[in-house]
Amino acid sequence: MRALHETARKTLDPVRYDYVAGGAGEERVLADNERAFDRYALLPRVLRGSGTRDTSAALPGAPRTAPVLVAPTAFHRLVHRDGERATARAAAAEGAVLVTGTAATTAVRDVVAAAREAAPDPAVWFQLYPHPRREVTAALVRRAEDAGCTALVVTVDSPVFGRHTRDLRNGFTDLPPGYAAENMRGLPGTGPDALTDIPMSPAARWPDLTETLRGTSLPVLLKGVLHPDDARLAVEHGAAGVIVSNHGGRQCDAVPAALDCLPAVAGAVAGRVPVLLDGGVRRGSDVAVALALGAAAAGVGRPVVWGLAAEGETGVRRVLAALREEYDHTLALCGGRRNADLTADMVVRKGGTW
Ligand SMILES: Cc1cc2nc3c(=O)[nH]c(=O)nc-3n(C[C@H](O)[C@H](O)[C@H](O)COP(=O)(O)O)c2cc1C
Ligand SMILES: CCCCCCC(=O)C(=O)O
Repeated sequence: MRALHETARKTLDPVRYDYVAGGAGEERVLADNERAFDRYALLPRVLRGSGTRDTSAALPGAPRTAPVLVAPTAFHRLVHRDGERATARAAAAEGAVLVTGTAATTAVRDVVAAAREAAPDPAVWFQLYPHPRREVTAALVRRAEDAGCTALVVTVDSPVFGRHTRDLRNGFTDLPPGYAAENMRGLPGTGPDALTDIPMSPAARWPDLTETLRGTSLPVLLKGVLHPDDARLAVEHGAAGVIVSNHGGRQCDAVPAALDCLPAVAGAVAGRVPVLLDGGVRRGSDVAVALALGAAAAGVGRPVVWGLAAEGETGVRRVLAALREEYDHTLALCGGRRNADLTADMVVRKGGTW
């Protein structure tokens, strides 16, 4: 996986590379997301018969899926000409949920169609940036439903854009000519080919979530939850899942590592809905730590984009396959046969006692 990142770094235009690699502020949270995994160690159990393993996870709209999913990342055509279509085919072929998003450079119907080229029944979720104009949000939700998405992911950690230091330095504020957020074409209030901006919604409150939930029959997960009380509120408002995430260190540069927030969120949710995590997941043992600490699945953002940039569909497949195989191997080494066999007592702080 390091090799794919290195190839992507060498081949991508530096401004595009920085857009993907960078984070907010001094990039402290970005660095801490990965470092957090180094603070934990796995404490295997023995003689438990880990011979035949089943690593599938049950998630909303994805009853039997890999425990590693593709987190939503914007603008895939910026790094590879095949863009989100290649990512979709790769995720479907590897049996992983793909979260495509509002800011994709390929329309959601074309993303789902590409996924169906690789697998008959792929799970594609749609990440929604709720728009301040309700009718625009409703139209985006309808597009996702019509395309065949099986869940919605509402990103709630972005009342305003994060200040991405590298983008500000590079003057990267707009997509280059020839690229567009295709889901934003022909929305209410514009002509059929016109593009609507993606502003954030700083005024959004919990009742807006209720309205989104009422407007769809799809399960809705909330992405960007760090506080256990917000996780409780999410469940009380009817969310079908909670994604512990700090947006890969791209929003507030003073929050904890995503992994460090996971145990409290999992405790607050108490098994009522699945809890997922993204941020800093780079190897199969990271997936194992996340699952042991209460996640039902772990998301990866940048590694998938590096795979796409380096080798297109093949590169994304290599990233997902490596994570799956490493995770399966780690599960076996920890004496587990199923994901649920990884429990919180099997994770310790490095250098500490238990
Ligand atoms: C280039 C890039 C674009 C992203 N775009 C979105 C987005 O459009 N919507 C969203 O909810 N999260 C977005 N994210 C955040 C990811 O979904 C995810 O939370 C993060 O990348 C996980 O951290 P990781 O990159 O360390 O795996 C983006 C992240 C990156 C790196
Ligand atoms: C104007 C489009 C907004 C895209 C935001 C993408 C994103 O979330 C990121 O972190 O970058």
